[in-house]
Amino acid sequence: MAVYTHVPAEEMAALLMRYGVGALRSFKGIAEGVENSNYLVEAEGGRFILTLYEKRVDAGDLPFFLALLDHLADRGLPVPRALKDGEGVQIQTVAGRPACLIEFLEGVSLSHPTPEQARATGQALGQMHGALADFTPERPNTLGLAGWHELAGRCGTAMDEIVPGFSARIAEELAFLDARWPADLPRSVIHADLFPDNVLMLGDRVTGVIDFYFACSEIRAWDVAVTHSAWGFSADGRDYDAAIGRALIEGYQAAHPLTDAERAALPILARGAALRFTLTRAWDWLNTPADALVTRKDPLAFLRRLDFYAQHPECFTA
Ligand SMILES: Nc1ncnc2c1ncn2[C@@H]1O[C@H](COP(=O)(O)OP(=O)(O)O)[C@@H](O)[C@H]1O
Ligand SMILES: N[C@@H](CCOP(=O)(O)O)C(=O)O
Repeated sequence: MAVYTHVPAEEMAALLMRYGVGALRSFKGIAEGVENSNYLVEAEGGRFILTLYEKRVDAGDLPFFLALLDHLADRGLPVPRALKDGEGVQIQTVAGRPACLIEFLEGVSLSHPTPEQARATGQALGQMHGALADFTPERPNTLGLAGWHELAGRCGTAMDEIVPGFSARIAEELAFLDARWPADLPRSVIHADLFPDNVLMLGDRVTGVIDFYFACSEIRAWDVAVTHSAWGFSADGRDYDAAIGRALIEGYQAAHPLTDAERAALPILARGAALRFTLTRAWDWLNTPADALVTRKDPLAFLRRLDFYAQHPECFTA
């Protein structure tokens, strides 16, 4: 459950008046998600998402995220824009938090995608990268190699309470990646969190790509590696599904071919992707209060992926 901030009905109704979308009919908190508070809002003039930004989203980054959504939507990508109120304002304050009223996109996020659905997602990611070639704003990745070191330091040996040997495995992996992290691959703004829950689909068609709040300037192919790590495994990270992994990369290549250097780097990039989610999940695991209305995500599900990528670099060529 991710509703951290309660919005009183009167405040919601007054907010909608500013947008000229008719009177409020109903609204309810959305259970999915972990970062922000999201409400599904029904007004006379349609259905919307109200997002209140919490935790990791810095309000100063919102103009970047909203410009990114507008850029992609202008180029026909299925991403939701933040609406402008009657005075042209996109970023509001609701219940004391920065907030945006966002277009509702149809579709469902999948728990057990098929290879065809993975192919369509890979293709959507490639189209997105193509559309971002002329997007000039930048945002540093606070969850890149330097950020992993910092986060690992903050987690410290408390990680060993999750599983013995955890902190040593992380230290070993950081040393491995420090020595091999590629320096000269093409860079771009990337989504950086394209998990199945951030892709809305109807059948085999991608109807929405959402949750751009980790988007940043990074090695472009790292986005492919992140998506591979998120889609290619059972939820607990124990089983790799080669058909899904292959379809995802093929779909991406059909829209935006990887260079030889990018392709060769995928095994290392994927280890970095698995490490990134292992660390953020470990931090949340150790620091989420027991009474928080959010389901913690299992760090071991990504530690297992990390071990898989370390043992099977050939999974990107097989
Ligand atoms: N634009 C949208 N259209 C339809 N549903 C959305 C939209 N944005 C968010 N949602 C719904 O809200 C859920 C949580 O949104 P998400 O952005 O992933 O939250 P968080 O940032 O907290 O992870 C999604 O899984 C989806 O069900
Ligand atoms: N995708 C990340 C956590 C971020 O959650 P999201 O709901 O905002 O995608 C993970 O699975 O660790």
